Amino acid sequence: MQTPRGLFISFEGIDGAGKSSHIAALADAFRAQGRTVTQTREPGGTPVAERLRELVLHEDMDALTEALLVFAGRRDHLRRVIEPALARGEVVLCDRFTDATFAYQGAGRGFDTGVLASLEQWVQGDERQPAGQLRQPDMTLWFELAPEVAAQRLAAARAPDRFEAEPAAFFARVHAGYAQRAEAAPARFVRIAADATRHAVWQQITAAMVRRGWLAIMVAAQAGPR
Ligand SMILES: Nc1ncnc2c1ncn2[C@@H]1O[C@H](COP(=O)(O)OP(=O)(O)OP(=O)(O)O)[C@@H](O)[C@H]1O
Ligand SMILES: Cc1cn([C@H]2C[C@H](O)[C@@H](COP(=O)(O)O)O2)c(=O)[nH]c1=O
Repeated sequence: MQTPRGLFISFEGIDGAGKSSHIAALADAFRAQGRTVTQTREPGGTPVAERLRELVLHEDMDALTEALLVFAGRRDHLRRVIEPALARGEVVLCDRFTDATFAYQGAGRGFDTGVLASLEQWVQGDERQPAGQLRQPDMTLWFELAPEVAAQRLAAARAPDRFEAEPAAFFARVHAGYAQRAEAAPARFVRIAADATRHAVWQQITAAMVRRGWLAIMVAAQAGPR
């Protein structure tokens, strides 16, 4: 049997936008269709990158240090998990990728996006990519939610990490950073109106998958967040 083409789908949004339960549901839907799914996250996804995640989420550091650590983790994650899974024809569902670095370290912290673009070239543009191309997701689902609504959801959910403890103004900048990334890559980004019921959010996600021919309508209709 022919190996299916690997699919790389990332999920983005400010903290509390509601990505997590939908990633698990989408993984189930792809599996129901016979695909092998690698469900992963950033920062993290490998033993090395998970250790870096602990540092980034809980230790005090400046924006350059944050950027270097998230890109170091990404490099390991790409080499050990994402690229091999795509080469095997799997579906890779990744909770955040490089758009988060531009949104959080770039727009949120005000760090130089030119430096981030250089790091992106080093990490995502190695010998395995066609000349001049960077590894990027095939699709990025951007869960768009007003920062104040996300803050209310998070307040009820868990103790905040370093990012979640940031003030509303930080998340307004992160939100604007995502909007800029979406505008720059309209073919890759799909905006998900996340201020809706879980069911309505799920319908937007599956509609995007069906439009691309990645998910059958029947499978999409039968699956959903638990
Ligand atoms: N559509 C929704 N309506 C209301 N509450 C929701 C909705 N989706 C998720 N939530 C709740 O909001 C909180 C944050 O959701 P979740 O953890 O899925 O967000 P997230 O985007 O994965 O956040 P983070 O990136 O910070 O991990 C949870 O308590 C979750 O139950
Ligand atoms: C990839 C990436 C992530 N971050 C931030 C964004 C979030 O606040 C945390 C991850 O927490 P989550 O609950 O798993 O969403 O890390 C970042 O600042 N830069 C990045 O590149």
